[in-house]
Amino acid sequence: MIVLGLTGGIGMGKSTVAKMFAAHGIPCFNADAAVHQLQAPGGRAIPALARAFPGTVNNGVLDRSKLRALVLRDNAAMRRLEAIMHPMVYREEEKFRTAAFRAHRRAVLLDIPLLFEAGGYRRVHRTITVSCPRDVQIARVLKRGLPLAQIEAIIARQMPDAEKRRRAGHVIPTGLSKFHAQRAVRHIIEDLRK
Ligand SMILES: CC(C)(COP(=O)(O)OP(=O)(O)OC[C@H]1O[C@@H](n2cnc3c(N)ncnc32)[C@H](O)[C@@H]1O)[C@@H](O)C(=O)NCCC(=O)NCCS
Ligand SMILES: Nc1ncnc2c1ncn2[C@@H]1O[C@H](COP(=O)(O)OP(=O)(O)OP(=O)(O)O)[C@@H](O)[C@H]1O
Repeated sequence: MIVLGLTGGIGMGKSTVAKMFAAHGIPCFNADAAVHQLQAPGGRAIPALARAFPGTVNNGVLDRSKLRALVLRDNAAMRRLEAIMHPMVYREEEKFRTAAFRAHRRAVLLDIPLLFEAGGYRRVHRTITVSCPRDVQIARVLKRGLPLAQIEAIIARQMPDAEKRRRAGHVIPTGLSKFHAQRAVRHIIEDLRK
């Protein structure tokens, strides 16, 4: 089973491109979605978050925007949050890989924002990054309602786009039309078949 690792800066189009791979029959594990599930009411991360970040969990419900604001102004707090979340996300990834292997999948995709930063690149056969100009990236994330200062703080915590492009085995342009991205996805899949 070939394991593809997909990454890219916030809002650069990972989820959109992951859906393009899914349309070709390549199932996708989404690390952000795993984080959301683990942090949802009743989720496995809730007790640890309530202990580590008092006041962010009320009646078993995590206030995500409160936690986001807190960790974005305090590096040590972000490291504590990552230390709680990353092993849990890794466990979910393992479950996904095992299920895909048992289902005789030929290829799977792992969509991981911190693929290079957190070492996930070592667990995949090929690395792919989506990439678009910074102004396009910021405009897309602003549309979701995230304040500019928080967007810039998140971008500052991530590996620069140029470095991701240098390190990745494949680069998918997402600043142009979706047609361009779809074509790049097709090329990667054709390359896998060789
Ligand atoms: C900070 C939190 C609470 C913000 O939640 P929110 O719903 O606003 O954002 P969401 O989880 O959907 O993430 C959106 C994007 O932010 C970026 N991002 C998230 N966490 C991080 C991080 N630790 N470092 C850099 N960028 C990050 C990614 O590009 C991600 O795609 C949440 O992202 C979180 O718990 N992060 C820590 C876990 C983590 O490292 N996740 C990244 C993938 S494993
Ligand atoms: N050519 C393109 N390729 C990919 N996305 C595009 C393209 N053109 C426009 N978009 C849009 O850009 C936005 C990218 O959002 P998407 O959720 O896919 O990014 P993401 O990298 O998964 O974000 P996050 O880091 O927050 O998880 C979507 O609204 C998508 O429709």
